[in-house]
Amino acid sequence: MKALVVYESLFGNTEAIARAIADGLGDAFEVRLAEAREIPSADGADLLIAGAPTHAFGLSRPGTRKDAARQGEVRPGTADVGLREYLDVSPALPGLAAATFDTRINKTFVPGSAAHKAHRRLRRLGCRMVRGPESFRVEGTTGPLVAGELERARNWASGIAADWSPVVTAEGQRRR
Ligand SMILES: Cc1cc2nc3c(=O)[nH]c(=O)nc-3n(C[C@H](O)[C@H](O)[C@H](O)COP(=O)(O)O)c2cc1C
Repeated sequence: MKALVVYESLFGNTEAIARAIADGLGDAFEVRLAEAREIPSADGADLLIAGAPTHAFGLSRPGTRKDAARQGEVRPGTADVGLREYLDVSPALPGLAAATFDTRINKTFVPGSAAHKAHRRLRRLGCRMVRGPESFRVEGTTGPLVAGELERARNWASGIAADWSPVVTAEGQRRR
């Protein structure tokens, strides 16, 4: 089984979550971890997991990424292409199992989520969403992650992998 974990991350928090998710998928999957700006192809993948930081209540735009660079040191190469642009150029993905996540500020009453937006976009591309959008929390704009979020991400991914356990048919063949 193959999984593609694609992410965008300005300050590194979403990347850390993406790595924990890749880890949590465990031995069940051969995992490719790639940045959205690489425009990785989902061809041949059985599972797509996409994540991004929440910017201005949704997916980042060139303007919000510029804003991020004014607020702290951003990772190189992140200015032009984020998850929004990746999804803009994605082909249809009929039937592909998928789930989305984001990082966002740890405040109860801040609305909006990049994961929700990405979830809707992937559904429109034909994906079969295997989880609702999931958010992981940061303490402030540049981080750090709230304590325990890496473990929660690993467990979230393990849960997805566990649902995947192949069913053994009477003929002894594995099927989904
Ligand atoms: C321009 C900008 C807009 C943001 N807007 C929101 C927002 O609407 N809601 C929120 O929860 N966090 C918001 N944040 C905080 C980001 O979610 C936070 O920077 C991100 O989770 C860090 O992830 P990263 O290290 O992967 O970039 C914003 C950050 C920036 C730079």
